[in-house]
Amino acid sequence: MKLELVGITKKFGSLIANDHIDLEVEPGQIHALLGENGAGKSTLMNVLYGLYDPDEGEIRIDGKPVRFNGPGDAVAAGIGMVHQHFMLVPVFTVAESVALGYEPTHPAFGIINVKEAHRLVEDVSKRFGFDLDPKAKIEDLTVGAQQRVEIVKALSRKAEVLILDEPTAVLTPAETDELMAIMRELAAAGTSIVFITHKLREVRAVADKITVIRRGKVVGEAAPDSTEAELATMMVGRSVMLKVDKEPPAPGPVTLALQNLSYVNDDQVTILERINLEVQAGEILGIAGVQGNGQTELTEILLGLRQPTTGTIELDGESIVKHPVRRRVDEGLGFIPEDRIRDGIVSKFSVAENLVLNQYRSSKFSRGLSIKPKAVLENAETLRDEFDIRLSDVTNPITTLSGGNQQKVIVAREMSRHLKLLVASQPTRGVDVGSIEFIHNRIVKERDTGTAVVLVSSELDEIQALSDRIAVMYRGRIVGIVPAHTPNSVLGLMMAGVPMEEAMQKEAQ
Ligand SMILES: Nc1ncnc2c1ncn2[C@@H]1O[C@H](COP(=O)(O)OP(=O)(O)OP(=O)(O)O)[C@@H](O)[C@H]1O
Repeated sequence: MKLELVGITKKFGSLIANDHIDLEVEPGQIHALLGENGAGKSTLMNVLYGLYDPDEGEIRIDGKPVRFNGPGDAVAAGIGMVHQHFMLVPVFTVAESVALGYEPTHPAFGIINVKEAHRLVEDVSKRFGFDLDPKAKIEDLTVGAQQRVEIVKALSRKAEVLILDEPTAVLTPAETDELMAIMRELAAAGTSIVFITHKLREVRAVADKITVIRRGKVVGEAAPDSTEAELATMMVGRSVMLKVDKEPPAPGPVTLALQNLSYVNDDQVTILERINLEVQAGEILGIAGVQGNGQTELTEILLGLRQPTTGTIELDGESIVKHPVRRRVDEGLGFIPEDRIRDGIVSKFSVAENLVLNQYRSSKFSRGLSIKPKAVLENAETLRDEFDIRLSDVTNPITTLSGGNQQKVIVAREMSRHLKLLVASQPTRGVDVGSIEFIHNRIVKERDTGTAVVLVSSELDEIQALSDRIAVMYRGRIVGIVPAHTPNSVLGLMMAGVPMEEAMQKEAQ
């Protein structure tokens, strides 16, 4: 099916999120939408999926105008969307989830039974190379597999156009490769895909056509064989440094020391095993590893969201293991969480309020029990300008910001005060290339003022670009700590559990 968006305009108050956007998607095409944070990509997709009514413009399918009064209409017209935050029920099986995917309230669908869904999952898995067991429980699946369930759900509703809004943000590199292979298979079978991502190498790897949006307008089309630098320039409107420029570190005394730290979860599974780590003031320690090897729990233990089962945590020589989160924050710990919606923001608060969550009790922002509104507002406006947070008004709810701009709010808040220790987990997730450059430079600057930085990232490029030393985690243990210039191949072997010496020997052969 051929899809056309013609002159789509969508306003939020005085903000024009989409300004007369034209977009054509041919059958079987992988069409990448590229644009900075807040450019209007998600808004456009929400219009296409019937979630927003456009103020102007129309959607055409095979040349005929259509009107969607909600996602049910879009689905009936053959449009499917896989959201970043899946809405699957943990205790259901894969087949049950797919069966549930039908919208029984809509006349276009009957409810299919679980048996049919079971067959469908098997068929789709075989046809497109999905690795999905219809009987598996959702809660036992990796994020990548859960995403495949969402894709099967969309296909089971006969989607001919599939919208993937930043599908790789939550995937491991291996899962990303699998998803890209699946996208190619789907496109070869005639499904069109609208693909949103900030990762330029993915765009280069799969896109047949690339449309670039800036501040709500289409600025042009980029050739699929454009270099990353060319794509970045077109997106941001200036040239972007894709490499981090930094001086060698000047490490000071040990800021963070972990000794024999172990963590056994409620199901008696050992998640962290005898972690010993030291991070000095003025250095960035990167933690590399395939997601799910204990990194998340480690960062949560550092902040105080979880208690270790055994072991000690010292900050500047003082044990903080018994200190609650609030106290650790007051003691100079900054935290950029991997799950920004759950741990990073308070959804019902404004942008300005979210920007002082870690400091609202300080005399700068409050007097006794009352907040100083002017100071909170001024702080927000300063950080907005400094961190280039794109928004219309700092008093608006944080949920009206685009995903990448919400991330920038968290980064700005955590870096707006003097820190002893910064724990940054996936700090540039969902952030555009221009802002990645900025955030990377800020992290280096933070280091250079003497902060100890623990960086967790599933992007090996990011770990290598920023770290002074790299600790590799595998199944809850530190496999080894290596210098930043360690080759990718050695890191890759260590991430698969190969001990450091052995990995280095293999590399030397
Ligand atoms: N419900 C809303 N109310 C007010 N403004 C909104 C709302 N939703 C989006 N916006 C604004 O519309 C603009 C476009 O946002 P959108 O989410 O479409 O950007 P995006 O290109 O998807 O960005 P990102 O790459 O960060 O996800 C932003 O300025 C955003 O703040």
